[in-house]
Amino acid sequence: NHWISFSHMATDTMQFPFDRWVHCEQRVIKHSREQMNNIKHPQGLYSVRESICRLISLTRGVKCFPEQIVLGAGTHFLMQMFIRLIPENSTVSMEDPGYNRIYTFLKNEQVNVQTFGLDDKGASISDIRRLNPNVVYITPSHQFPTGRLMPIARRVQLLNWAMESNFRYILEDDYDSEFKYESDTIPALQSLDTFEKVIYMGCFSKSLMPGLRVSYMILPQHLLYVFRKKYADFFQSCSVLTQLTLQEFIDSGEYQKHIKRMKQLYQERREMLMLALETRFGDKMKIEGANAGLHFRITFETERTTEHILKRAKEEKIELYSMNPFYLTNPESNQGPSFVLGFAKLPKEHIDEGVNRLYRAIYG
Ligand SMILES: Cc1ncc(COP(=O)(O)O)c(/C=N/[C@@H](CCC(=O)O)COc2ccccc2)c1O
Repeated sequence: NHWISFSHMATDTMQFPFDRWVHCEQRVIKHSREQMNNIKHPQGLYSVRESICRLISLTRGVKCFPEQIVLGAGTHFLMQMFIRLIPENSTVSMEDPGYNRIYTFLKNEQVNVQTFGLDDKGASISDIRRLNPNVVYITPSHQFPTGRLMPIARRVQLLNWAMESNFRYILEDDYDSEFKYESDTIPALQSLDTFEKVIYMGCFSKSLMPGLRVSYMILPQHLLYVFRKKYADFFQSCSVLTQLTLQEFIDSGEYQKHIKRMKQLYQERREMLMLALETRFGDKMKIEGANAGLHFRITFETERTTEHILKRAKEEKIELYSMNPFYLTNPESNQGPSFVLGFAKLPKEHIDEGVNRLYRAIYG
């Protein structure tokens, strides 16, 4: 019988409106084929950046000009460019548990990277003060991987910390912010920034598809100046055809239509999954970070080890990811086995069966 996926690393590509996307692409080919020779702008095509600017000011309260946006084929790529805008020996600190791929990436780039802990409000300010880094990299709107939401008060505290010294930056990675379920959207940290301290990073991986490889960062004016000097002869890494098709998809209203439809679909799956888990596991499990995004964290009360559960999950044919890879320096020992549970690739009709298999994998 078939596999059931709790992967947090995927969107439901069966639901993507490829017919609408191709329609946009055909319009681009019809009206803008000459642009296919235009690879000169290091930040991406201006008209595309204008559309993204309008979109995120509407959806995330982000304040910026198209001139400040830099497109790139993935968050890693943009992070690499950002690191080269600040002095060599800068120190970067990030969340633990956190996004291990960026942690490993920064280490391999010989960046001096440290980690700070989280409390229930997200990044721990006291940890950050102790480390005294130049750059703080955070995911405040749906902390990766715990899903925590950083309240406004903590955001203000963080901004105040950044303003205390002129060589401090906050990298706000807002990667999972399109889908909010309980609270309505908290505006981006960047929208509170008045001292050019926040570099906002976003992507279309969750809202559209990871395979599109279109992400962006918004540079404060003084860093934009450095960027333009350093990358004057640089070619943009995102394909021009993808850029222009994305612009058409946004400008035609297809993007907002898609988000509205996916939000309903994901909201339904999320609610059904949480109810099924509640019914099956009762107080043997604890869920956190479910107020937004396409995954939440779940911790189980059991004597079984995470490794044993992952092995049993394979036997039960469920795709399941544990929290372990995201503990960057100190594994949280005080809790039971903990997993990231994604529902973007979990059709409604598989939810009950998936939860039953999960139960067998843990207690069976
Ligand atoms: C914190 C954070 N920031 C940015 C990104 C996106 O990177 P980009 O696509 O290169 O811009 C991810 C993707 N994280 C990866 C999951 C984490 C992991 O690797 O285990 C991929 O996540 C998804 C991709 C598509 C749909 C749903 C999830 C990120 O976890």
